[in-house]
Amino acid sequence: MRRVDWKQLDRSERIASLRRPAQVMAPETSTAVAIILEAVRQGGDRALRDYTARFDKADLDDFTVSTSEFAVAEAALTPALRSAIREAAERIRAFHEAGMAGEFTVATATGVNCGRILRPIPRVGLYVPAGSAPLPSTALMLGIPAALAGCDDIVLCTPPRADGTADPAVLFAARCCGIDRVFKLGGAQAIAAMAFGTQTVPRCDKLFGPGNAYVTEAKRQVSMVEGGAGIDMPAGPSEVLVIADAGANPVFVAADLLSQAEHGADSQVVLISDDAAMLDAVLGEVARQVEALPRGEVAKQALRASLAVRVDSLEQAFAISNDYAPEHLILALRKPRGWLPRVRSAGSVFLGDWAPEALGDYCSGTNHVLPTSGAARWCSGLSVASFQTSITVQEVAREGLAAIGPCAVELASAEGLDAHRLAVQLRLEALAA
Ligand SMILES: NC(=O)c1ccc[n+]([C@@H]2O[C@H](COP(=O)([O-])OP(=O)(O)OC[C@H]3O[C@@H](n4cnc5c(N)ncnc54)[C@H](O)[C@@H]3O)[C@@H](O)[C@H]2O)c1
Ligand SMILES: N[C@H](CO)Cc1c[nH]c[nH+]1
Ligand SMILES: [Zn+2]
Repeated sequence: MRRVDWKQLDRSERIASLRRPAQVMAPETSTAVAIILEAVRQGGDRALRDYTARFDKADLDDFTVSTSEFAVAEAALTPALRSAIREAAERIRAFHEAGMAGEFTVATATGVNCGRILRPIPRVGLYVPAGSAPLPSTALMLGIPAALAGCDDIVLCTPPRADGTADPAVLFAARCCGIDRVFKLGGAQAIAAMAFGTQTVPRCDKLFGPGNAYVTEAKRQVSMVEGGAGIDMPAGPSEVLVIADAGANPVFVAADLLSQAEHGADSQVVLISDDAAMLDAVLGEVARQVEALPRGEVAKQALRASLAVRVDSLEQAFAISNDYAPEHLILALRKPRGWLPRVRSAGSVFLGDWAPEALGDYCSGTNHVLPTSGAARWCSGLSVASFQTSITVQEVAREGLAAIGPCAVELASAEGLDAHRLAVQLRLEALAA
């Protein structure tokens, strides 16, 4: 991790120091993804087979996960893992159910009732990463809100292993959410298949889920072309920002930083402290703990593009964090809730020494599909609402039109839109007759 003193950096150095690694490699990724999307759009299943052989080293005639594959997968898991997946699912369901938006109606004038109704998005496509580590928890984070929203068709893609099978825990988690349309497809080709449809994979209205830079870029591109699909958010390489004061536990903080660094070489972790001794202690711990990690080499690559920042005050730490808009924000502070009002932009916040980010990844109940690359400035993590459309409804009685019609007539006249004015005026005249 590069160590910097914030007050020694000029404006451009500050911006450069906090640039995400995935953003730096964007142009090449973008071109590679555009080629894959077009090939799948034109070639359908044939192109999927070619890319699956090339990127996932799996030769597959049929990408569909069969009923017997689900059964084999369930049997392959230990009872402890099956029950952990079920336990996490229960808590995630409880949290998402509690946060469901409701329908409402309000009288905005006498005789004018305006309301909101909610409808599930009919066909949704979920992407569960499995490139460097299969993520069954992500199947729960996507599948549970989709099921609570009541989506008619839920399709799930996850990369195959080289032997042509899908990760058994991902399949079991999908089944726990009631999902049985699973395809063994990964990367940009999976996103293309769900956005455009192929002979095997149905076309979906909206795509959800995290992934590496290829997946994230593919989602961005399909959301912008005619005949593509809507997307949830840019949920790319994981990141965490920790604000630690002098009283934080350096062993815990280092473990939290490494827990996101181990996701991928393009992950980024940031530590900010107003205490120089704390920065030293955490960096020492990171160097020690990383050596014992099975994914230590991946984490070390991520650490190269990561930063430890010395600030003069915790207020300055929050200003940096709000500009960076991290996916995860850990407040390793004394009385952390007191600092919460300072948080303006973050995907999910973890308060205090006993809330490791890994709990949010798995089983506290909140969703771990969160905006990355600074997108937390303008969008939020997944929820049931992400799988619904909200439709507004207005019901206007005769006295309602009489009450608010003149307002519309005035505004239509000001805009010079005479047909608008007449649509209201003619009714007002009919009422007066
Ligand atoms: N933001 C979030 O909410 C969130 C949640 C979970 C995971 N994540 C992130 O998801 C990512 C998962 O990435 P992953 O790589 O492990 O799995 P992945 O499933 O996203 O990607 C694997 C796929 O990438 C494709 N690919 C690999 N190399 C390629 C190349 N050179 N050209 C074209 N395509 C290529 C392959 O098709 C492969 O199937 C991690 O970066 C992790 O940090 C983010
Ligand atoms: N930290 C990742 C992005 O929020 C999610 C995850 C899944 N498994 C472990 N971690
Ligand atoms: Zn994680």
